[in-house]
Amino acid sequence: MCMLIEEIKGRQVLDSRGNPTVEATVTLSDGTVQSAIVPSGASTGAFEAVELRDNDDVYFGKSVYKAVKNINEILAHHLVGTSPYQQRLIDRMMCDLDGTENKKNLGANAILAVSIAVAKASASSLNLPLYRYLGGFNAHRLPCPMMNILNGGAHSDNNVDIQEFMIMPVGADSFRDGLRQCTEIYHTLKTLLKKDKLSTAVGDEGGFAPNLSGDEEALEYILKAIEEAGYNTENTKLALDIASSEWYAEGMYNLPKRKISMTTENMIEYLDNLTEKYPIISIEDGLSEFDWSGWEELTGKLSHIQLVGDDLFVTNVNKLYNGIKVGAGNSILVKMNQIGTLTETFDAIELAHKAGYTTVISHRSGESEDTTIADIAVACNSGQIKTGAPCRSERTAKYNRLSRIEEELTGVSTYGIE
Ligand SMILES: C=C(OP(=O)(O)O)C(=O)O
Ligand SMILES: [Mg+2]
Repeated sequence: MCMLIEEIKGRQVLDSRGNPTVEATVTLSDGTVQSAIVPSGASTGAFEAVELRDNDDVYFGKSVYKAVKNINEILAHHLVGTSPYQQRLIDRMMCDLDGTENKKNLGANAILAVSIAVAKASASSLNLPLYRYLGGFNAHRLPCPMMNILNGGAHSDNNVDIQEFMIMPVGADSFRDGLRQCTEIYHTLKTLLKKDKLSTAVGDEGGFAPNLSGDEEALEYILKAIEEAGYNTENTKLALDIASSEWYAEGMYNLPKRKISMTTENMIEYLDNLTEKYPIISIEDGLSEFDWSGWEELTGKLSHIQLVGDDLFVTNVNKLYNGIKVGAGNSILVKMNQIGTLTETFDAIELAHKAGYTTVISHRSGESEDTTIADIAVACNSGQIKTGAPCRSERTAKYNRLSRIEEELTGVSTYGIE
């Protein structure tokens, strides 16, 4: 029997911030039904594909009924009756139907929901786990968590400017051990903050968001938590997401909370000093998406650590290609909804790996119960995943999915950064 897409249905659901987002459900001719929910960012890059929202609707966070309508009336109309196994063709058809570079007509949220739901339905109809369908027999590497445990910037209301302070259990032997290590450090950090009468309320990704004197105090707290939890700076390294595009205006970096301004040179020096003083192995968006010459300089100076482009590359092969050409960064953050289809996401990952860039598969600050990124991390043997703290269900859903995948791959899995 020839398998066909029988029905595609879009609907509005809520994300972890309580804002509307898009879900698509795909039904195949054998009765297989699978759904996918797209996430949503807060510190979004200027060049991300367009998340279509209804500006005329008063729903807080703005509704996505137009995107849903585009699924139900346009995408469904063209894709019903086609083979679900032709993922690249389906994704290309959706891009062509949209007809713009940034998917502003149909919405990257509408297109991505369908793209993922088609892949999930295909995997399910073949009785394959999603990572196996996407990655084939060679999918075997469980990612090292890049776990955000302390928040600042646009993700919290405290007075810390850096957006994410993360831990990486690089010395663990397995995903299970790495996750346990991170979780123990997270709970220890909570105890330390409580003891000092600091807030243990959490930000959007589950990291704590206490009021501190600044970035260095945040790093000191984390180092203390690592030690008190029984680990050390050999087996646990630090990673930062500066999210500095948020600070950039007219060639200067203006830190909104501490109210100081820095030039590109000041910023590079600041980051360099932090890496000298602390066991930091990865810095994301250390400079703005508009500061390409600065990125070249930063990469020249700090090439011994991982320099991840999030806003800089927006999971876009053209942007990444430019980065590779001029030597900007050495790693890419991969967020499917920055580009809008599975095919384009995999193209970006493939180009990165070919060029010797590392990849970090990432959630968004507005997430859901959808666990696709866990499967993608394993499918492409990325070795790193950024999916928040272990205390909010939309984040633990991804960790729990990875735990199950590791169990399925007993005896053949590998772990972490090569
Ligand atoms: C996950 C991030 O946040 P957001 O989803 O808000 O862009 C990030 O900046 O890496
Ligand atoms: Mg980022």
